[in-house]
Amino acid sequence: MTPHIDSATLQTLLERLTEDAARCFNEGKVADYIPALAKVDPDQFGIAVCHVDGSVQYAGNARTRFSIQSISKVHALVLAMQRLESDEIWTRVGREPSGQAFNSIMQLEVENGIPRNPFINAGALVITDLLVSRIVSIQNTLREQLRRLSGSDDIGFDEKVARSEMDHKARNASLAYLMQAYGNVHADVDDVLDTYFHSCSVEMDCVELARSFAFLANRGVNPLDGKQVVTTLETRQINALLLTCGLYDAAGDFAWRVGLPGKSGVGGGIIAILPGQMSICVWSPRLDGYGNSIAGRHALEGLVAGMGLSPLG
Ligand SMILES: NC(=O)CC[C@H](N)C(=O)O
Repeated sequence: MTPHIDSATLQTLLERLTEDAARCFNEGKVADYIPALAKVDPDQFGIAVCHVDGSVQYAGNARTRFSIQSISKVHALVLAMQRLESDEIWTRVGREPSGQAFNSIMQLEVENGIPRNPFINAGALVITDLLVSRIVSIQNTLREQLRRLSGSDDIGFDEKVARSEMDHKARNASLAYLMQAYGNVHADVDDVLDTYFHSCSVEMDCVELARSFAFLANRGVNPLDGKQVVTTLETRQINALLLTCGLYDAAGDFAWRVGLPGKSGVGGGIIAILPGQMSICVWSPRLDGYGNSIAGRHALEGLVAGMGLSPLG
């Protein structure tokens, strides 16, 4: 890989991408299947990068908090990998792209209640079940982890979003009950759902999210405090999963266009990792049919092209 882009050039690029993002404001729509999310102003865009030395650069609405939604599935997996033996996790959930929507139920029955990967809803519900069964206060543990990783000690849950998801839980509840029938969810289903919805409801901004993922660009070490979050091997494994499974049934197209490990959420956030260099967070609430931010994906394409840096050559 070529050397690091200098910070003034990068700042100009971030500002140009922010201006360009407004061109996507006539496409797509905010997630409205969770009513509390439908209230967000759709025409916003933020972008932040966190370098492996912990410094950040950002532009646009990068300091506006939003619902991180499925991005929290990565943090949940990290908590599980920190606490459980590898077998305990990977006998319960796979490591293959699903090629199906993030909340699809189809494959689950055909594949005996074992979700394809931890980044689709069914997979995250299994990870949550593992955590609920092992950690007394999983919500506090997740919140503390996010505060430590991002350096912001007021990160918390949006109770309205969590409640709204519980009020519209039918599909996620179906996934959880089906897996319970196959013996792959052990805890009380409502406990699992409540914990999962709270994880999705966490509110963070682009700067905080970029910081919270810097360890994945930095061989598992959080640059803010120098602590090893996961091993170097686990870092590579998580990045591999992000590249193949992080954007659901659009993961292949995202890898083609952007070429970075990434994870999206229906709040409009996408995080991406440039190993050895930086973590990136973009946010813009209008989504495409896969549940991924339209302006966010465009900006990541533009960022990679503008920097001329890619781990894939
Ligand atoms: N892709 C997402 O961000 C989905 C998360 C959302 N809370 C859900 O369960 O449907």
